[in-house]
Amino acid sequence: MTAPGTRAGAPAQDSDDLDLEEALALVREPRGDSAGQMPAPAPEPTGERHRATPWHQARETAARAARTRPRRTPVSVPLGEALGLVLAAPLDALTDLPSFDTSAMDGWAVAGPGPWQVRDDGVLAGHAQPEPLTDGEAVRIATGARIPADTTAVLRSEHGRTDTQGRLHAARDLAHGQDIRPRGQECRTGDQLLPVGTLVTPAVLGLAAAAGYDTVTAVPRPRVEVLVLGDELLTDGLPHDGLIRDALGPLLPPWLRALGADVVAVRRIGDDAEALYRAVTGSDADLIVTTGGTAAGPRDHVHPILERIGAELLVDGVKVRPGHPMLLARTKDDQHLVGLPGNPLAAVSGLLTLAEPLLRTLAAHPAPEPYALPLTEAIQGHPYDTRLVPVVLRGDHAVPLHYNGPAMLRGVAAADALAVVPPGGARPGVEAELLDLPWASAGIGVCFT
Ligand SMILES: Nc1nc2c(c(=O)[nH]1)N[C@H]1C(S)=C(S)[C@@H](COP(=O)(O)OP(=O)(O)OC[C@H]3O[C@@H](n4cnc5c(N)ncnc54)[C@H](O)[C@@H]3O)O[C@H]1N2
Ligand code: MOO
Repeated sequence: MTAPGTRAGAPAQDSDDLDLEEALALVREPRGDSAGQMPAPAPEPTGERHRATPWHQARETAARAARTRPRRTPVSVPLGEALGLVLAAPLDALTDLPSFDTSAMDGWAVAGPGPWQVRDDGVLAGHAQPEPLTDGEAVRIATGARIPADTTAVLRSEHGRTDTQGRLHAARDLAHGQDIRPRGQECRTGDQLLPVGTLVTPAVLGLAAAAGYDTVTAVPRPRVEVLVLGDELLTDGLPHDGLIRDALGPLLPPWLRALGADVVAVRRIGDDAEALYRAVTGSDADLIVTTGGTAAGPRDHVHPILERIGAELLVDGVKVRPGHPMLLARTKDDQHLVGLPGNPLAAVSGLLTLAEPLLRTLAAHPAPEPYALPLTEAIQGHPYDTRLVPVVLRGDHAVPLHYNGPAMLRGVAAADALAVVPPGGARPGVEAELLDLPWASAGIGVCFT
């Protein structure tokens, strides 16, 4: 989509930036003076291209875009499909828990002080209400079984022994009510167990089931449609004759799901402006994600289509490398579009910069706690843009990876996180803010199926 030769006519500043990006991807040693200092950030040019949004601000704009759109209606979701969602209604107990007086141990239900005469029958979990006990009587009982009426305690099997006459004796003192879980010990019907906004974890699913729920009321997953642009893309086999494999078709859907989205469609649009127009105007997704076509080449159709449909550009370029041509637009009152650059690592950068905060906010997930780790080696900075650089985490340090150029996935495929490198770069030992990659953080929302 960026036509051959378009860079030749680009302003000198652009080609310098691109050369720097490509060089940074391959060069091991950072540039710096002999004392190991990073060069001071260059003063920022004032040209049109540098009206791009600063990186942190772009993320805030994306989160705000999700907050200010009309609220999505909560949905009722079967427990088996609710993991990673956020509760849109409080989880109020539908029953007392336990819902009946229950034995906490295997042993005997006893009435009054011992020794006790042991009844012939026994009481198992899940069975009908047992006969009441009379004073001086005991009955075999299993953990979780209903306590017979007039039981005063449960004697654990390891603490009781029967004599030759078949009478049961306690080997130690037995307190009144011992090892009986009384009805309502954990909650009464109507008690609030969890508030709105709780992340549905496996433990929440268990609690909901215990409290009588078959479904929970949750914030729906944001519905996302992916539009892959580019005539040069192959879906299988080896690259040939100037055609390359589509790396983003396989990468984006599972990554978007890991960010909490429901990926409703992936469409291949080629470089066909009309097809892109139809796909965008025909979509009812909460978020459309396009790949490629964000730059200014003759086949870069994203900007013209957004203009044609009267979309509002909220972010048009971000001061981040790679990925600076990324964009965010409001296409309808209740729909946004994130335009990811075609270069694969640039697309990942756009995904984490714009799509992640927007999807997280739509899904009502809390923002991850920011964290930073010291770098084991220096990272060369961009003169005036933030850089996102793949790193692996080793102990309490972040190790920068190479092969981090805009067109490369080799670094990020081995990475645990992306380091956020401010303009001017970072020296060894300096703490860099880190963005965890979903497979490394293994959050509950993570689902790569
Ligand atoms: N004159 C200028 N040219 C370019 C600029 C610029 O500022 N001025 N920025 C460059 C940067 S930085 C990027 S990033 C790209 C963004 O371009 P597009 O979003 O228009 O993307 P394309 O031109 O379609 O593709 C760029 C590159 O990526 C390859 N690509 C595209 N889709 C895929 C895919 N699904 N899987 C794998 N690779 C893909 C495509 O073949 C190109 O090689 O623009 C620069 N140009
Ligand atoms: O540097 Mo572009 O922004 O290759 O992604």
